[in-house]
Amino acid sequence: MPPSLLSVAEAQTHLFALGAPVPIEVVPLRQAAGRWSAADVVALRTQPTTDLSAMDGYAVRFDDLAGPLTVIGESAAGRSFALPLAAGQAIRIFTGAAMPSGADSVLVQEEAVRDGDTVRLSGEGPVRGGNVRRKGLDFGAGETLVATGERLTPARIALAAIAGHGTLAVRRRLRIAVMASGDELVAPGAALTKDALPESNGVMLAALLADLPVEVINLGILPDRLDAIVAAFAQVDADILVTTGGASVGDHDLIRPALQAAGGTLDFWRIALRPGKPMLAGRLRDTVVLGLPGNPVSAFVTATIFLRPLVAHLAGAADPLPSPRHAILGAALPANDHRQDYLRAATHDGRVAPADRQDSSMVRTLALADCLIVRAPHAPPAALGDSVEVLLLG
Ligand SMILES: Nc1nc2c(c(=O)[nH]1)N[C@H]1C(S)=C(S)[C@@H](COP(=O)(O)OP(=O)(O)OC[C@H]3O[C@@H](n4cnc5c(N)ncnc54)[C@H](O)[C@@H]3O)O[C@H]1N2
Ligand code: MOO
Repeated sequence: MPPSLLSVAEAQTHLFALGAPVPIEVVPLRQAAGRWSAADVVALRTQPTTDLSAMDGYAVRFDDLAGPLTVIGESAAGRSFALPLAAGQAIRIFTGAAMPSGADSVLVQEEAVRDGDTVRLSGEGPVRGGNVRRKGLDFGAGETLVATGERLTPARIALAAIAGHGTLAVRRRLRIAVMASGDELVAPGAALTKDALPESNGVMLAALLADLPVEVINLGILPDRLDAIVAAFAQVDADILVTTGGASVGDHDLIRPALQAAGGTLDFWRIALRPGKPMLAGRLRDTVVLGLPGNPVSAFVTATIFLRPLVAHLAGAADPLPSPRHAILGAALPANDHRQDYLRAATHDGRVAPADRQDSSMVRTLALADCLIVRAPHAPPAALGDSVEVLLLG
């Protein structure tokens, strides 16, 4: 590998070192979804707090099932029956209601015949202890349910609620400024001249960030002029500044010089990666700067493997990197060179095959892909039917 190129893993390590997780705030559960927990979520209660019926029917003593049984009261969810059950007695009970003391099983109503205050078994009946949810079945008070740094998924939000929490400690939302650069670019949908190109990276990045706890600040399109880019950099007030375009070596590639002219520092530039080699990263005051290449697919891939993980890292994720999966190849692959490759691929009949052309300008091929095949530097040829690493695309 040419010595100036960082590996993808090295670049991720450098990037994470550029910023620490943002401050913690305590928010209501409804605002915590999709963030990362900033503290261990410990159960404040036992669930269930007592033995509960899992079915509508009759709470009974298993040894009395032969019956007939006298129904002496009712236990509903939220209105339990206070008295203990004596021999030969049953209690009408509903799903989620507390079991009366003395009862050990629930006879479902479909297997019972009721006649006034008497109930009789008409089917097979429960096993001993059947249809009862034991105290602490789900969790006990004091147990850690979500560890610091885990994502607050919908299920974990529900878990926190049922464990007694109304609020959770999370990292505050990140502010992410996004800026495109290039004289050829015009806003999507705007009138086009002969040399113009619709700007697609800004909306793509906003969509890629939509499920993350961020506020996206759209700085629009900047011309290929150093003074304009430096002036825009001077105004930035964000945790992350993402630029696209102007990252390479051409005369109009101005992001690196602009970063330095604005008083920022460059940490690294160029990665052994395809697509996305010219990506750069640095700092500008309190802002982490990520300069993505302009080619739309290069911007997409670098946003997937650097920007999203950076957001997760600054938002307090314990495990910020995307999780690769394994897939079976539906086509042979040649040996790889020194750059880690991310091939747009689609799944057919359970097998993944890369698109024939991997030009980093081709957005339609990206839209047709459902995963990226990850090829390590110098990977040997792979045969049809081999297992490969993939990143699934949403
Ligand atoms: N002599 C060399 N030339 C290039 C190299 C190199 O190493 N030596 N690297 C190539 C690679 S790899 C990439 S990737 C590109 C990326 O360069 P830039 O980041 O400077 O991107 P631009 O030149 O500004 O644009 C590239 C391409 O993408 C279009 N573009 C830019 N921004 C957007 C946007 N927001 N929405 C849609 N399309 C955009 C732009 O019009 C260009 O066609 O450099 C290679 N060159
Ligand atoms: O790396 Mo560039 O991103 O190959 O097109």
